[in-house]
Amino acid sequence: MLERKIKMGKEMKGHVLLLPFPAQGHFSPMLQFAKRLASKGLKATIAMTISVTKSSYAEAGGVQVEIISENGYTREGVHGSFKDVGSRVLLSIIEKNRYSSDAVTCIVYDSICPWALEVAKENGLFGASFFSQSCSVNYIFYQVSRGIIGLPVEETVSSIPGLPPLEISELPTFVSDLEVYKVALDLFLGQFSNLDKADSVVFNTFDKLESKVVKHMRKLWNVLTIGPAIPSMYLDKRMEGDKDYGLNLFEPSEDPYIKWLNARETGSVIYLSFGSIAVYTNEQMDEVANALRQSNKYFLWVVREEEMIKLPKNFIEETSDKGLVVTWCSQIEVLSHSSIGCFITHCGWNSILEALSLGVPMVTMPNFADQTTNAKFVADIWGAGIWPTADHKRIIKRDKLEASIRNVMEVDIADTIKKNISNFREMTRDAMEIGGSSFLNIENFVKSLQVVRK
Ligand SMILES: O=c1ccn([C@@H]2O[C@H](COP(=O)(O)OP(=O)(O)O[C@H]3O[C@H](CO)[C@@H](O)[C@H](O)[C@H]3O)[C@@H](O)[C@H]2O)c(=O)[nH]1
Repeated sequence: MLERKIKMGKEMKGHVLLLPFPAQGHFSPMLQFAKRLASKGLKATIAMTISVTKSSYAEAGGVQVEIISENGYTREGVHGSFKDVGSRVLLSIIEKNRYSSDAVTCIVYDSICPWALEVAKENGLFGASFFSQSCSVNYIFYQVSRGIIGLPVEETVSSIPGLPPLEISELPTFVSDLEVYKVALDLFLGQFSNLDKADSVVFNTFDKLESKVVKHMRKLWNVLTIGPAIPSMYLDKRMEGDKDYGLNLFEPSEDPYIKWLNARETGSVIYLSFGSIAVYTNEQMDEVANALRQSNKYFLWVVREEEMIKLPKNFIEETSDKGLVVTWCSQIEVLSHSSIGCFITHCGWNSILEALSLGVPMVTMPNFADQTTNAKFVADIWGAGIWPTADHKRIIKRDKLEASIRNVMEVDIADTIKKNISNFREMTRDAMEIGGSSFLNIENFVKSLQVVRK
């Protein structure tokens, strides 16, 4: 191990090198964290693949961007090529700055790339693992990784400290469906292979949201909850320039879908998005389309280009007086729009945090990965939405979906959900406010980097 002493003058708080896993849901929260660090006087460099690079991200919010070549990463090669290329890129950035005033002092890496911690430690740097999914989900993975929960799981799991009893269908699918998700399970169990060596373990969540499980995890690692990692503008309407709140580049959008929303009444529109990866069957997409028709409500539906083919024939034309289908939108801007009354979501963790932060009730349609467990929390633990029952083929039928939409938007149950969700909205603000739990954890993270290290 290379021994080196990094001395930082008052003006230099350190240089954090961040390595997100190349997928939208992993990259976005880490970029927000990077912006918060940059706003606190740290130099922040994010190393990312071209596949998640959009022009709007470049140099965003004072964060320097280093590109990892696309050739170095294929989804199939997560274990191989991304590790090799990623390690080389990290090293080259460390070397480039080694003897300058911008010497890298810390690596923040996506928790599913534990090899990056080895790079940090071999170079005498502070290493922080960044988890882009909830504490609850990761505590389940931890229990599996240590053999505390044996696989295959054959009955309801009631023994995890800090978590409610979870039926098999409520566990992450990587744990419940071993045949399909073997590679993914290994990746997520691998998060804990060297975690004991990490200086900080950072989660995109906030204390009050997962208080019980966070308490248990703090017995194991230096857990810092720093979320929700969304632009500050959407949390508290504070504008750019307030340094303590991180940077945001908010400008009211002129996009056609925002203009379309502007013409709709408060709480009248259903927003649907299934994130950047989830793939539903043709049958499920058909059921969703028909639920929308039956509900006769306004809707804005994000359908990724490659999924468009699954929409019923002529659906877009036939519903054009009620709905708008787009291939991508600024979700956070949409969720913060007053016209949105319901979010039909695949339950990606970022989508959940965004909906809670912006106070939008959810109808959950989990697809895979952590989404099933997230749906359980939304519906049964937080009371922030409804998880419609699926049939024996795991399809949520149109009638059930329509009923859930009405329950969330119209009838009595909606009042309870709206009250709960509005409490969460307050809680997210409290967490990120000066003195709030996430605010203080970010401060502590920054302070810990200023300790002179040998
Ligand atoms: O039209 C869209 C659709 C999505 N988003 C944004 O893209 C992100 C999507 O993230 P998430 O909701 O977490 O979904 P995925 O992209 O599916 O995320 C993957 O990564 C997450 C974090 O690890 C996991 O929780 C998910 O299960 C996994 O599918 C969010 O910030 C959305 O606001 C947009 O801006 N516009």
